[in-house]
Amino acid sequence: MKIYFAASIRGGRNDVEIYKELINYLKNDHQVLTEHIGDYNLSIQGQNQLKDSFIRNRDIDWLKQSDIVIAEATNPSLGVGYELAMAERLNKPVIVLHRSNGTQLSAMIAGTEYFTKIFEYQTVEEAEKILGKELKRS
Ligand SMILES: O=c1[nH]c(=O)n([C@H]2C[C@H](O)[C@@H](COP(=O)(O)O)O2)cc1CO
Repeated sequence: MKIYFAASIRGGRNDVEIYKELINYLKNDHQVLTEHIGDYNLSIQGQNQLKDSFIRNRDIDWLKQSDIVIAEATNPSLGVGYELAMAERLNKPVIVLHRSNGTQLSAMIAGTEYFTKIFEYQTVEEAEKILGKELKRS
């Protein structure tokens, strides 16, 4: 499957290690279109060698091509929120992962009926198990 993995960039890179592990896990059986999100060298400035309009249009094209959108939404990010709304508009299947470690998921995501697959997790292993199970189903 083609997966659009969404996670924070300019919203903060504290969880980059988790993004990288999840992307590597997904890559075992699937194609991840947005591998750069797990790149340690990608800073909070994002891909600032590219124009913002290029990034936005490229990502929307990838989102359209994808079979499913998987968002790690613990670290709040405007971009991820936008991508999730776009996934809803395009009727894409969506999985939202959120670590239950203090932050609270935005009501605009948790309170949207379209997002039926929101999972709280604590460890990366737990998140991988959730993804493994869910991706077998879709
Ligand atoms: O450089 C970038 N490259 C890129 O692909 N994005 C996309 C993918 C991410 O899922 C999302 C992150 O948004 P934000 O930067 O607002 O945290 O936006 C965002 C940026 C920078 O905003």
